[in-house]
Amino acid sequence: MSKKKKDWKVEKARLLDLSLEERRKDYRGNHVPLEKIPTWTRHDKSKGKEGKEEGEEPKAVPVLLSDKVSLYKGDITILEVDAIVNAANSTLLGGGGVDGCIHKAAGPCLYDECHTLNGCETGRAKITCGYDLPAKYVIHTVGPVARGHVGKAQKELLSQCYQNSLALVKEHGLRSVAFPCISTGIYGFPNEPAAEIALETAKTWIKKNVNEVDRVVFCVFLDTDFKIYKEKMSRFFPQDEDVDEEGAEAPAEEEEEQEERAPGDVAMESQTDPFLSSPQAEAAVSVEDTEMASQGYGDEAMSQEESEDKKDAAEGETVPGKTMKSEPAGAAREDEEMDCSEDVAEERAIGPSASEPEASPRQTSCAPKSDPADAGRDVPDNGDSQDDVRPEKPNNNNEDAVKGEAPQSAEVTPPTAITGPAEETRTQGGDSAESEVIHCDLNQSKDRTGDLEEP
Ligand SMILES: NC(=O)c1ccc[n+]([C@H]2O[C@H](COP(=O)([O-])OP(=O)(O)OC[C@H]3O[C@@H](n4cnc5c(N)ncnc54)[C@H](O)[C@@H]3O)[C@@H](O)[C@H]2O)c1
Repeated sequence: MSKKKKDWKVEKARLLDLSLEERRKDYRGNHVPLEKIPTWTRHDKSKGKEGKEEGEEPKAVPVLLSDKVSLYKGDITILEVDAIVNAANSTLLGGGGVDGCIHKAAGPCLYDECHTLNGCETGRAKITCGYDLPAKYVIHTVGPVARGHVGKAQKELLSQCYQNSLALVKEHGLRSVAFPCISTGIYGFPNEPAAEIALETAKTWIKKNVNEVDRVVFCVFLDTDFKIYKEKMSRFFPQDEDVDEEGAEAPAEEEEEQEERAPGDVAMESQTDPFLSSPQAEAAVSVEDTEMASQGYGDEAMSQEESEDKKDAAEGETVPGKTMKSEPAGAAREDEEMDCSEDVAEERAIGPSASEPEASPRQTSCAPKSDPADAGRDVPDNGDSQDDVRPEKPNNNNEDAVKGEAPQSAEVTPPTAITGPAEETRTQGGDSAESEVIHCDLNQSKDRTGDLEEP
């Protein structure tokens, strides 16, 4: 007998009403609780030994920026944080890469709720319930497509993805969020400049909202990104930089000037999403595609998506000034287009590691169809896999975003995060811990390491 399909609204209300202990009973697989993801701070052991003068008032421990961030390498779908960010496409109806994994791990209710959001424009963010994920929420954002050309507009739009996602974290009173490397997979944003934008945007936001968030986790998946982030994290989040209160957020009244937003939609100036506005997109999806999409992403629909993506990229859909109804702030002119070296290195999905946690990892059913390391694997030149789909254009009747308490984690899995550059790392509990790397059998995604030449 087939399982009765849940109503996403009923399921969302039920989940939001559960305590963390109750939610954990529903988890389908492994999870990593936040307290097992060490912060980037490198506690200098000597600090703990400073003697206190007799009667001396205990010094207030300054809040370090590096206490607010973590670097984690592995599958974002098992992180038990308040929200994970999805690198989605403009339909918000699933696809491949991290988008495909999140949808498959969250279950069909995620697709059903996304279907009511009426898509999402590049640079913007929308929030849904996390459903079967350990994360309470999913924040969906659409990064810029940057295959081969990255201009000021793409860089600004990528920054807006992080800004708008963090704005939703604040708006919904969430305390922890995990970001994948947005746009660096099939959308082709070079890994290194993307990391700069991610870290810079997050740092600026945290300094202005120091009391609004406890942790921002940068969740990398590829070795290349891990190396890039590990090198940059110490520069952006040095272990001796206090959070500077002077950078506090603008007074509330200034925020009132911002445009009225649809619930769960944090809008900023950004390009009109070519997919939502192009007639081809309207025709792009049949009901049959929708059925396949909700069942698990049909290949023919993906080839439609792929041809759409390729067409967008070819026609410069993301090139500033050509297709946008509203130019994003600081949109680059045509002549500011910068080529980035397409030094594309194919990275394998992170295979099983010796330190794999005891429990069988979450069945994300994202196992690659074939091992990318196999000789002669036909990988499309832009990294498109055959999983992305653009099912039917969604309708628009979502009342509001989700609200509620974040879950707590019940079982504890070995720490799998990467901590600061210290040889010996410390968990939040203070004892040293080997940082381990979990494996995730997921779609490999192309990895670009091109650099942007400044004009
Ligand atoms: N990569 C693919 O094979 C593929 C195919 C079709 C669509 N998509 C997706 O790609 C478009 C967005 O492009 P994008 O470059 O922003 O996203 P992306 O292609 O998913 O890549 C973003 C980053 O996420 C990484 N990643 C993949 N799986 C996981 C995971 N489980 N946990 C953490 N990180 C992970 C991936 O290695 C890359 O660094 C959307 O259409 C979306 O549906 C991806």
